[in-house]
Amino acid sequence: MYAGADSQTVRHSPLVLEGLVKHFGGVTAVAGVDLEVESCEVVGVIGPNGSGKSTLFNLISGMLPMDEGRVWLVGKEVTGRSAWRIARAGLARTFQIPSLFDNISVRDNLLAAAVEGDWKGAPRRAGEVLEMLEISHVADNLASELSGGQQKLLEFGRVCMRDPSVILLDEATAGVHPNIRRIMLEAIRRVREAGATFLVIEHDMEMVREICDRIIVMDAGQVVAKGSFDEIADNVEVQRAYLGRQR
Ligand SMILES: Nc1ncnc2c1ncn2[C@@H]1O[C@H](COP(=O)(O)OP(=O)(O)OP(=O)(O)O)[C@@H](O)[C@H]1O
Repeated sequence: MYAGADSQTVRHSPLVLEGLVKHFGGVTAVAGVDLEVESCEVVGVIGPNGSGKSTLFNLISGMLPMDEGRVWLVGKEVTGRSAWRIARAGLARTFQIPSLFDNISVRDNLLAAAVEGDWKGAPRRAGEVLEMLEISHVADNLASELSGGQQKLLEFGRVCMRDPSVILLDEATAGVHPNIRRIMLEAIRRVREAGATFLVIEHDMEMVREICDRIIVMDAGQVVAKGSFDEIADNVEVQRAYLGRQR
């Protein structure tokens, strides 16, 4: 258990991390990360390759067991819970490579994402999501027929179907066409305005500047800086840890 926290501790922010640690053999991928994300905030996670960003997401979402630390989601402690129970508690995530059902339609991919939620409202919600992501015209195509960028939109759409409180986005716009990027940015803004809180891994600094209220910089598993985009850009430690080695 995280030193100093007792089992009754209550956290009210949508996402609270205390002292997260993960080792892979001799490698410490996440080395004691603390973070509190406020309601409707968009927090960016940046850092060089191998700095622990994906591992951090895997710990938060329950896809990997943590060695130390605690996680609270919308006021409820979810430390040690399985990925599906954490998802049920209100967390959703996307992956660098979208995980879709390739051989069913775009619309059915959305409907399938609502499987544990509001069945009756799902078709209407799917229509709204298709429209928001500007993919209504390909709703009856197989997911495998979409472009890479449209697949990223669809994966975000699947997240939106469940109306989660906290959304983890892993490089949502990496390598996509500028038009897809614009649609994704606008959709993130709308979902946030509707009450969602975001933690986003991003290598695209322009995207970070446009959507993030606050940024944390990771290096060697630790948070080495926190602040606004301008504060981060001016931070010498960050320039040494990240910007100098940006890919
Ligand atoms: N399953 C694993 N087994 C062993 N080592 C791992 C595993 N996953 C990650 N690591 C190591 O943990 C460290 C952090 O990796 P992680 O993928 O979290 O970094 P990252 O910041 O997400 O990198 P990238 O930007 O390249 O995705 C790296 O040294 C990586 O090699």
